[in-house]
Amino acid sequence: MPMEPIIEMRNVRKSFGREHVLRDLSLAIAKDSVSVIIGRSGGGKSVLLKHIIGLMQPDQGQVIIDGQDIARMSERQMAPVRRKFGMLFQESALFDSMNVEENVAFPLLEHTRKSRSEVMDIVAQKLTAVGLKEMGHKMSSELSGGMRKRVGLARALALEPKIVLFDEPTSGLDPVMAATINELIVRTQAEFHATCVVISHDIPAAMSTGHELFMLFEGRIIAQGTPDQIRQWDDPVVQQFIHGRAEGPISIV
Ligand SMILES: Nc1ncnc2c1ncn2[C@@H]1O[C@H](COP(=O)(O)OP(=O)(O)OP(=O)(O)O)[C@@H](O)[C@H]1O
Repeated sequence: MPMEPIIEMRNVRKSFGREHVLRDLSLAIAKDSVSVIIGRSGGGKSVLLKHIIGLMQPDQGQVIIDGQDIARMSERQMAPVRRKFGMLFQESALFDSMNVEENVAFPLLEHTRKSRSEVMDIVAQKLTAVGLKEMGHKMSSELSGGMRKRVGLARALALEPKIVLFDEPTSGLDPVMAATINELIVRTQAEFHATCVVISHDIPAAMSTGHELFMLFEGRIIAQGTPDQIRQWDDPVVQQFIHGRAEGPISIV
C-alpha cells in the first residue's frame, strides 16, 4: 500500500549563526502512524519539531503539512494549520494557577464557541482517556510528573488534532509511568486516528511503540524505517547509537 504522508520536509536547512543545525533534511511521515525521531542530545530534534508545527521557519526547503507548504506562511496563515496540531511539551507546560479540568478546557474555550457544558463533556472524556477521570479538581501544582504529562496529553487532545507531537514524553518518569505514557501514545494513535510524532531517547520504547523510526544525525535523517529495518541498518553510526555504545564513529566533542 503506498504511504500517504501527512508531514513532509524537503531539503530543509536551518542555521543559527554559524551553527548548521538542519542540513538538507528530508523526511516523510505517514498519516495515522506513530513515528519516533531519535538522535543525539543537541542534535536538532526540537528544532525539527518546531519546523513541523511552524514555530520556526527554514532558511531553505519546504515543510508540507497535510498538503500545504507552511515554510513561508505568515502567522495569520498559520493559525488554521496550527489547529491540526496538539503538542505535549517536555515540561508539560500546564498552567499551575488552574486545576486539571481548567487546563484541559483552556484550548476549547480559547479556540471554539462550544457551550460550557459541551466543553466540560469533552474535558471529562479526555481525562477518562488518560486515566484521570476523578482528578479534575486537583490543582496542577499538586500533581506528580507522570500525572502532569497525562493532563498535558488530555489538553493536547482536546481539539481532536490530526497530528500530536510529543517532545520527550517519558523523560524523568519512572519505568512504570513511562510505559503507561508510551501505551497512551499508541492508544492515542489508534483511538483518535491521529498521527503521533515522538522525540525520544528511549530506544527500546521507540522500537516497541514506533511504526517508523527516523534517526537525525549531523543535520540529516540518516536512517528511516520500521524498528526491524533500523535494528539491521547497515551503518556503524546507527548501530552505535541504538546500542548505546561508547566506542564507535560518533565522537563526543
Ligand atoms: N532559537 C535558537 N537560537 C539559537 N540556537 C538554537 C535555537 N534553538 C536551538 N538552537 C541550537 O540548535 C541546536 C539543536 O538544539 P535542539 O534543542 O533541537 O536539540 P535536541 O536534539 O532537541 O536536544 P535534546 O535531546 O538535548 O533535547 C543546539 O545547539 C541549540 O543550541
